[in-house]
Amino acid sequence: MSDTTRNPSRDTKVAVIGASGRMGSEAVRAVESAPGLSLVGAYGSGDDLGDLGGADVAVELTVPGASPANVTHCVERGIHVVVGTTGWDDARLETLRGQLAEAPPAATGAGVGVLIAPNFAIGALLMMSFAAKAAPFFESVEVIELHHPAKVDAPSGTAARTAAMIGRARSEAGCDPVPDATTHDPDGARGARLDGIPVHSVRLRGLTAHQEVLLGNAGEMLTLRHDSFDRGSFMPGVIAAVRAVADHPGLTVGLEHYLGLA
Ligand SMILES: NC(=O)C1=CN([C@@H]2O[C@H](COP(=O)(O)OP(=O)(O)OC[C@H]3O[C@@H](n4cnc5c(N)ncnc54)[C@H](OP(=O)(O)O)[C@@H]3O)[C@@H](O)[C@H]2O)C=CC1
Ligand SMILES: O=C(O)C1=N[C@H](C(=O)O)C[C@H](O)C1
Repeated sequence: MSDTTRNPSRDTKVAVIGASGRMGSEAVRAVESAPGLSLVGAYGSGDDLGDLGGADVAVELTVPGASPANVTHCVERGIHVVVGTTGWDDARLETLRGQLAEAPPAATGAGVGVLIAPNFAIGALLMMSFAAKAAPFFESVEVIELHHPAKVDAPSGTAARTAAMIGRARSEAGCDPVPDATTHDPDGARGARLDGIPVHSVRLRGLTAHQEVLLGNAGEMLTLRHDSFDRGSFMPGVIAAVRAVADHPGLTVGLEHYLGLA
């Protein structure tokens, strides 16, 4: 049960970490205009997080190098966290699971909830889900992610998650590895391999966040494409996650689990 459900007269108090960044500044505006939510703190890289202004929920939108320590800070204080920052690999997730098992309860008395959401856009979640569903029916699958050139991590968190979902679906269906005769690729032109799936990263001025999944069989190709043209596309998902995170104690990876899309 979320704080607002327990006491409908009281707003959920929200802090944003990374508040002056491209996503963080958008999240600050979204929280400020969302009914039932109150912004109680906005933090940047030089700031002491302290008790996060008494927040019930923190939204974490920083950089891969800073995110785990910020999340630990919140978890140790019983504050739920919605994490949009990418770069969370299996080792970091495992450490976080251990921290959650040791964490004090949130103010509601229930366990602390942390959501790691590689993408908050509803269309991106659907694209990933469709890709996983389609992947066992095709011999070849490749992921191309395209982003603005200020992005610091490659491949994108969305592409990594898509490859993991596709890889799992193909392995459960007993698919062969994707065919590829390449024996000479000194410059890495075939991209990265994540869960057996080639992933290619494009950084291009003018872009925001985009991804294509190419699926091929003899004589046919299916292309799944999602485009975030501006960061407003992520905000309904951020707000939905803030409202739901207290109802999901422990670690959840992927907003689709809150929305009934998994
Ligand atoms: N899940 C999703 O749907 C989406 C996720 N993202 C991810 O969100 C993250 C942020 O992206 P974006 O906003 O474009 O990046 P920006 O570089 O614009 O913003 C990052 C912000 O983090 C701040 N920061 C850095 N270190 C710390 C720290 N230790 N504590 C607090 N704040 C810190 C920076 O502050 P300063 O400038 O002072 O250094 C900066 O304002 C990335 O990992 C990106 O991949 C992006 C879009 C959508
Ligand atoms: O840095 C970005 O901009 C984005 N990051 C996320 C990712 O790495 O997948 C989500 C979205 O693609 C935008």
